[in-house]
Amino acid sequence: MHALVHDRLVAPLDAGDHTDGRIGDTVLRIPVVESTNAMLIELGRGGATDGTVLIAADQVGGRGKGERSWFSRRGESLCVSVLLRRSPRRDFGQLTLVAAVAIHDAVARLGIETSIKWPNDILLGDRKVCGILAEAAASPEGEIEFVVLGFGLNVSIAADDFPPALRDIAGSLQQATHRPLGCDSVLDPCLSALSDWIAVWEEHGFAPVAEAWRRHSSTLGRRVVVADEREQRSGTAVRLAADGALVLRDDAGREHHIHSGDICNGRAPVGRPGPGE
Ligand SMILES: O=C(O)CCCC[C@@H]1SC[C@@H]2NC(=O)N[C@@H]21
Repeated sequence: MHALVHDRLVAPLDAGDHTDGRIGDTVLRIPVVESTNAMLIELGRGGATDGTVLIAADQVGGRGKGERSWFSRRGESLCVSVLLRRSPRRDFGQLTLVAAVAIHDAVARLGIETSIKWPNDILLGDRKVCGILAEAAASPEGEIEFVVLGFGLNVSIAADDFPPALRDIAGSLQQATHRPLGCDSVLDPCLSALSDWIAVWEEHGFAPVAEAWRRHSSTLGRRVVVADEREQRSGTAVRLAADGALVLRDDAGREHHIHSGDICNGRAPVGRPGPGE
C-alpha cells in the first residue's frame, strides 16, 4: 500500500513502526479514495503510526454507520480518518462521543453554533453536517489492535447539491456563515480539538467529556425513537449515563440504557442510500 504524504508518493509504510504520535504528526493526503476509513485500516495493518491522519479530496465509496453510505463532494466536504492505537483500549464506545464534542468545539471556534444529536451526529439547526464512524481492526485472536476514527464534515455543499433523499435532512457549515468557507480552514481546528479532547479523556476519564456532551446535546429532554439492529424503543431521552449510554425513559416509566443505535423518529438516518442514489 502506498500513500501520498503532503501530495508526494512515498514508499510502503514499515510494518514495524508502531510508535505513539500526536494526531496530525503524519498527515497523508490522497486525491481520491474509496473510503478513508478503509484505506487507513490497511495502512494501520501495514504499520502506520498512532495519530496518522488520512485526508481525501474525494471519496467515492464513503462508509456511514450501520452499513449506510456517506455522501461527499470534492472540495466541499472534509473526509478525514485518524488512526488511534492507544485510546481505544480504554473504551472504544466512548470514543465517538469524544469526537463529537471535539468537532462541535472546532466548529464553534469558527463562530458556528451546532448541537450534538445522540450519539455523535453534529447538527446545524435540525440538519446533519457531520457524521462520525469509528472502526476497529482486530488481531486474528480478536484483540483490538487499533481504531480508525473517521469523520465526514459538509463544509460548503449547496442545499441543491445533496441527493434528493438527503436534501431535507443534511446541511453544510457554509449555510451558517453566509460567506465562502474552505475545507482547509476547518481541518486544523478539527484536528487540534480532537487531539485536545482525546488528551482530556486519557488524563481525566470520560466525566469531562460527558459534561461537555450534555451541554451541547439537542437530544436530552426530547421524545425520541431509538433504533439499533435488533429493535426500536421510544421514550424521553432523560440523561447521558456516566459510561456514555443514553438513558431512555419509556411510557411505563422504565429506564433503558442504550449503548448504540440511531435516533430515527420515523425518518431514515442521514447517509442511508435513497431511491436513485
Ligand atoms: O453515518 C455516519 O454518520 C458516519 C459517517 C462517517 C463518514 C466518514 S467520511 C471519512 C470516513 N471515511 C469513511 O468511509 N467514512 C468516514
